[in-house]
Amino acid sequence: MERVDELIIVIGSAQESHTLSNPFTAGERIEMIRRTLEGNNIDLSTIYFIPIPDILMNSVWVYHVKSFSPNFDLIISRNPLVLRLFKEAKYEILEPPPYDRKIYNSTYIRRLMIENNNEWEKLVPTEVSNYIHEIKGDERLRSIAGLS
Ligand SMILES: Nc1ncnc2c1ncn2[C@@H]1O[C@H](COP(=O)(O)OP(=O)(O)OP(=O)(O)O)[C@@H](O)[C@H]1O
Ligand SMILES: NC(=O)c1ccc[n+]([C@@H]2O[C@H](COP(=O)(O)O)[C@@H](O)[C@H]2O)c1
Repeated sequence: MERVDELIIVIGSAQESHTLSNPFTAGERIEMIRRTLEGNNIDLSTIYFIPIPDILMNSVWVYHVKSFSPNFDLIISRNPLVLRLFKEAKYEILEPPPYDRKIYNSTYIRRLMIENNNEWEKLVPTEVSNYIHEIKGDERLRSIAGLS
């Protein structure tokens, strides 16, 4: 928000939920991010959330994103495929540095949840752990994994 006037947060793979890699619906993911921003007193009036389902053709994904989103001129991401596709489409890119990626890593956090190890709670914002408990998201993940 220090660098941009308005921020569009794209919720990717929006069609997915209740899977091991994407246990939460796009709406639940929006709720997590909104609550975290609100909890950190970040003004939400210039932040938009756009859920975007995946498509089978990477070569036209940038156009797909554009068709769901208000206009934008800077891409902020660390996902290699996202960076590649937007670079090819000549967009300006901002790649934030990794922050202790060994533990702040979704695959690791989901594994802790599946193992019923409460250490995951320390790796997400308090607003997110509270919300996941509220919707029994950790139980959902264990049941998808066939463990409860
Ligand atoms: N600690 C971090 N520092 C910087 N960027 C991060 C960090 N954690 C995640 N990211 C970036 O945020 C995005 C989401 O990462 P995240 O680990 O949540 O899920 P993911 O890339 O879908 O991986 P996974 O396959 O583990 O779910 C990625 O583009 C990633 O590079
Ligand atoms: N062909 C496609 O649908 C396509 C291409 C590139 C990225 N994506 C999506 O962009 C998102 C990138 O997410 P992360 O930044 O969390 O890694 C993912 O949801 C991914 O599925 C989709």
